[in-house]
Amino acid sequence: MEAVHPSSAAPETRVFSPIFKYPSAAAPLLITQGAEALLYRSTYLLPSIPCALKYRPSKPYRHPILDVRLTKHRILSEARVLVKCRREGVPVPAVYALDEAAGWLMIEWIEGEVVKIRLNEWLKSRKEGNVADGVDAGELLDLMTRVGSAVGRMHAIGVVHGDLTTSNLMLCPRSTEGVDGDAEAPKMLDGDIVLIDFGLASQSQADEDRAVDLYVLERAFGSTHPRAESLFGGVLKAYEKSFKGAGVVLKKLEEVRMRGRKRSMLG
Ligand SMILES: Nc1ncnc2c1ncn2[C@@H]1O[C@H](COP(=O)(O)OP(=O)(O)OP(=O)(O)O)[C@@H](O)[C@H]1O
Repeated sequence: MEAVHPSSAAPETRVFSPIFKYPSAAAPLLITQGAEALLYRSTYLLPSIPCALKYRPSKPYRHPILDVRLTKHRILSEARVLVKCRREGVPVPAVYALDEAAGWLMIEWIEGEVVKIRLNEWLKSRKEGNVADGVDAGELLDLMTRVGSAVGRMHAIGVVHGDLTTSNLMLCPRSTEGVDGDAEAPKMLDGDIVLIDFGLASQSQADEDRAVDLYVLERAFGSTHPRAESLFGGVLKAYEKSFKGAGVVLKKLEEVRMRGRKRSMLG
């Protein structure tokens, strides 16, 4: 992949922090460009410490004062939520540095792949119909359980994600250090769940907000992986065990589903 300096990738002239000119910093490499942010891979302080650099360029269609205010707010709010999650043991990337006025946030680089891609690869590698039972279902159910407890841990500390899709869950391979050569090869769905993209996250204890997070995730599983939808119950089962108020949230989820169905019937 070609290395692109952030300032050359966006049609505007924000000044980047000197941290990018530090001799050990690798030139930021553009990984993805979303609607709101550009995601680069770089290094933090030492060449051996990879990091993700999330840059929110200014939007020419927004009023300049409002644009700066909004960008600052998003960066600070994402960083605050990440720090809170990290402090309370919710699996998210660590925050390394930020400059809200310049529009960037630098966080820990998470090795691995997003669940959406990994799950699609896995489903493709299996024949139609195999997923609902047997060993295959076991592997998928195991993944669902890990997803359910990670989401439950996040909700338990009073954070709602706001955009909980399978693209915002990463599967990070577990370290194989200390495992001898004869050990079983890691399975495609193995790994630790790490939650990413807290750009729309907020601090909330409301059952409604939590239920909407679950509903969005359920829809994401259903729309991208119809064969995985039937196993979504595995997510909810693990979620239910993850904190005291989870049962109430699951009740609320039923209401949210009903509303969703009504809305799609009305078009
Ligand atoms: N910490 C990270 N480590 C490795 N890859 C990451 C990391 N954060 C994001 N990515 C990759 O970059 C992609 C986009 O990141 P992210 O979802 O945070 O940005 P976005 O959707 O453009 O932002 P937003 O929705 O806040 O505007 C992810 O799908 C993932 O592939």
